[in-house]
Amino acid sequence: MKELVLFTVKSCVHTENCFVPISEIIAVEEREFNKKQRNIGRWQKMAKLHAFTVYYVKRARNHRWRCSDVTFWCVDEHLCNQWTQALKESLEMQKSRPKQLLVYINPYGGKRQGKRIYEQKVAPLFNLASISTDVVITEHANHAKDNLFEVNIYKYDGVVCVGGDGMFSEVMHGLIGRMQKDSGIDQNNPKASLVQCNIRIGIIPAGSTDCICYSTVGISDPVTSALHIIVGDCQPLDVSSVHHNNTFLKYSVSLLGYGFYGDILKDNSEKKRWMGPMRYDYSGFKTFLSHHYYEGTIAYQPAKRTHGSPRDKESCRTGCYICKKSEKQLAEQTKEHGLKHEEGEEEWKVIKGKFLAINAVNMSCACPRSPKGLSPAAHLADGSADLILVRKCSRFDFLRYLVRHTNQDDQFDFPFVDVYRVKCFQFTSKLSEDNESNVMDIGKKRFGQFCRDHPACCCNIVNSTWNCDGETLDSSAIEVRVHCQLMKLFARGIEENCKDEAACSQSSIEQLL
Ligand SMILES: CCCCCCCCCCCCC/C=C/[C@@H](O)[C@H](COP(=O)(O)O)NC(=O)CCCCCCCCCCCCCCC
Ligand SMILES: Nc1ncnc2c1ncn2[C@@H]1O[C@H](COP(=O)(O)OP(=O)(O)O)[C@@H](O)[C@H]1O
Ligand SMILES: [Ca+2]
Repeated sequence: MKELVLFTVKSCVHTENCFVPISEIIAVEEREFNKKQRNIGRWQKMAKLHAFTVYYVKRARNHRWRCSDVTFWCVDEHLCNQWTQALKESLEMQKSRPKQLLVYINPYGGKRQGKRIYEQKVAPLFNLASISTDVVITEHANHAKDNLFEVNIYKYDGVVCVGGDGMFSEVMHGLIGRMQKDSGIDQNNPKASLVQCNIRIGIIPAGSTDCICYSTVGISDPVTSALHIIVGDCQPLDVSSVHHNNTFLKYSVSLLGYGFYGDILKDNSEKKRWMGPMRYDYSGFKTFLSHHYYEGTIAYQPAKRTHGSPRDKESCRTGCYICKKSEKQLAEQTKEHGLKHEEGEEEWKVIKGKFLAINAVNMSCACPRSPKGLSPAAHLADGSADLILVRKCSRFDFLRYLVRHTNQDDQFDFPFVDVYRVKCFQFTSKLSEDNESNVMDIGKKRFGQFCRDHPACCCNIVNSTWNCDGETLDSSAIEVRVHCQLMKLFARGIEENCKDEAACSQSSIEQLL
């Protein structure tokens, strides 16, 4: 044993420190050496060499994780075996690690690289970590979602989706929907207490926006995400349910946007998919120029039990205490009320107005286009959403607002922007508040027609649509409720940047035995 420790220390001096917590070891492999290696340099006097390689997570720049390795050599076969055995046993004890995964690949997402990314970057790492997989390459939209209602999901430790936010949304709908079906819960009831989904989802980013991956890991990088899956990370996530007239429409985890982001998506028909991720910039530019605003009413219940505010300077990070507090509250609530949801007759606030954008976000929505996101202080798992109201303003002011998503300035510091932390809200457009016959008449007219009284005023006599995690909703009048920590991801939230890599580790290989 001593001998090996000595070698380790030597390697520390000559190469680099190698302190790795067991939780960040990917795999341990015995190594064999051919005759040539045995007879070179200072090893030539030794009769036979035994060695093992430890593959581990190495932190690189900007929250990237990479697979690195270090090989330990020794002459004593028994000692070498003892080490490998001990390390393998320690890995076996990491109970949160997945052993069997169900993988869905969208071959048409983003730049159409999903299959290649999985085969070249992810599958070899899963193999190394001895994770067995069942892989489904989707053939059409909703393939993954429908499949999740058919397969025996309970034999898997997790489901992996290779694609963008739309693909993640599909898998999430499949899993949450399946859980409710198996528990006899009616998703059409907006007040139903939904059953938490404990089968974690892993996202291998291969889409256009990849906001869910970026906001939960800190980077859109397939290798980093694969490593978070392998080490068995777990990040709970709030999910919003969206209903219309007691009919379930969709769940949302990232952006639920009316007006600007709804119109971007509407313009962004499947015909533009050939443009890849660029299609959003093109449609974004067009939508910005059209500058439509929409009239409507929002009623919301403030999130009184959560501890933060959307104007906080601190963001949600790994081990976030605000999300931990919500987790505790949720556990207490479930204990006290069983599965019954505590509705509470809290006050509703009502806001009427003309809006360029209404955005409700369950997370920051950070993505490569906007590294701090739509609401930089939003929390992944606090049981609330941030409701951002951008009122009618000039094109120039709206541009200033947009630009602040890309720099350090506060995007909420404008008189025409309001932000609230909410647990539920309802929206009705002015149009649907008007009488039915009127709505029918207008409905027959072409989308995009301007107000007849003021042709140049940019107010639109038709509704916008809701963009729900990249999917268009059929109804503009909606009822939204945040379900605290309804599902879990293979992630750990964004880690605080730590300059000293060694300081990030909690224990060392040497301390093991
Ligand atoms: C002037 C530059 C302004 C840049 C403002 C960037 C704000 C970006 C915030 C993005 C939030 C994204 C939230 C996530 C949404 C996704 O769920 C969802 C689905 O993703 P998927 O296709 O990967 O499945 N993605 C989307 O709905 C796409 C949102 C796209 C936002 C692009 C916005 C570009 C705006 C460009 C405006 C240009 C004005 C130029 C004026 C001279
Ligand atoms: N094989 C397929 N063919 C066509 N559409 C698919 C397929 N697999 C998944 N989809 C759908 O494609 C949509 C977009 O996928 P996504 O992976 O999010 O890419 P992007 O980020 O480029 O939008 C998803 O809503 C999903 O339902
Ligand atoms: Ca939240």
